[in-house]
Amino acid sequence: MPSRISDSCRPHHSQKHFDLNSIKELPESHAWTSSNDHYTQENSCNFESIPVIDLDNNNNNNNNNILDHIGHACKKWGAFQIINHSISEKLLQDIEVAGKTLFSLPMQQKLKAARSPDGVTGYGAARISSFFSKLMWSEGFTIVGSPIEHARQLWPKDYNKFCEVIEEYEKEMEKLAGRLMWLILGSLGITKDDVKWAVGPKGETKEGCAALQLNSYPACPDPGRAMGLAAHTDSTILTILHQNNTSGLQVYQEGNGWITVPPIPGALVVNIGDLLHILSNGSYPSVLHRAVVNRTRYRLSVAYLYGPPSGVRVSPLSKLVDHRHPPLYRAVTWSEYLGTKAKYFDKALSSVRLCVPLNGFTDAKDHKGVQVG
Ligand SMILES: C=C1C[C@]23C[C@H]1CC[C@H]2[C@@]12CCC[C@@](C)(C(=O)O1)[C@H]2[C@@H]3C(=O)O
Ligand SMILES: O=C(O)CCC(=O)C(=O)O
Ligand SMILES: [Fe+2]
Repeated sequence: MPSRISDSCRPHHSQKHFDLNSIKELPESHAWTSSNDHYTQENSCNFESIPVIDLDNNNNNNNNNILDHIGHACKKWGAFQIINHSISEKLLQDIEVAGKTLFSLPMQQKLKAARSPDGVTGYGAARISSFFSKLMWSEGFTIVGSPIEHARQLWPKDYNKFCEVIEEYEKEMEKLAGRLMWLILGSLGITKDDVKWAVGPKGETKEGCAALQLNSYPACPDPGRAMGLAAHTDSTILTILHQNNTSGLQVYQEGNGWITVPPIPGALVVNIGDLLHILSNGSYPSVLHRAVVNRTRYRLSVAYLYGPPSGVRVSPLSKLVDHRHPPLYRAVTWSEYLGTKAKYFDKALSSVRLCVPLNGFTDAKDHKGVQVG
């Protein structure tokens, strides 16, 4: 059994590296129309989108109000946007510049930091690519902890600025992710006393494990037939996503289909991941989401994928379990679950499921009609 998040991904299929910026016509390899990929581009743009929540207490009537708001967003959408989150505009700008600088390097330079076949960190296609017969219109770069090793490969003399920005971003996101986790759990009536693994000896939130994923989506000559990042749920507790001011992120909502999450300058998107779905014993669904591309604009996103401390076994919180609500999932560590995701992808949650709930609720991804590719 893998013990760290870096041990938990299986080798993905070898792939030619396309320089998407220079392609003038969509190659067959990237054309997502074939029926075997269950591809759908419909977008219900007339529906309301995910709620925007103000994290500044002074702008809300009282703290409970935030919790109600968050609880409602988690139940209904599995996602929300946040404003007044205390991440400075400067840092958001800096990380965008760092990402753009990285992805605009020549391909042979980026490949020096290529993710190894069984590794987690480095440059390459999204890890879930191996589950699809078509390639995605995106490039990714994954960082876990210090970026210095890969940064040295990319800029042998000049890697300091990149590392400084990444480390600052990771530090600030870690704090924000902890705060969001307690707010979300608070909306379920859970306090620090109920989650021993998340609290240190002085009552402080224990540092979780995390990965930072930079995603680059070049403008695409045929966006209607391409896919930036195929539909998936994140294998996290929660994910904090920064998108530049170009839309592309969509969330799936039962009954309404794919809904665009409009970029709001300075706002961040919060996604509920599979591990929170497990912790909440199925109350809060992990959100199915994807990124589409467009003809004219370059899009960049930065995802902070937040999980529990390494080795911690996550299971439905005992306060949420009783004879009417039996535990729906077995305990898993983050690295074990990442291994499960790498093997079963959209069936990963079901594969750790213990029983079918009494109210007949099923995993979002098991609903008929939801197409994950
Ligand atoms: C900590 C994580 C979470 C990972 C795997 C590992 C590092 C990279 C993450 C992503 C980022 C892009 C979507 C995803 C689906 C993918 O392909 O790579 C994510 C995956 C997951 O959430 O399962
Ligand atoms: O680019 C986006 O908006 C989505 C990125 C994403 O879902 C991820 O990195 O997990
Ligand atoms: Fe995601």
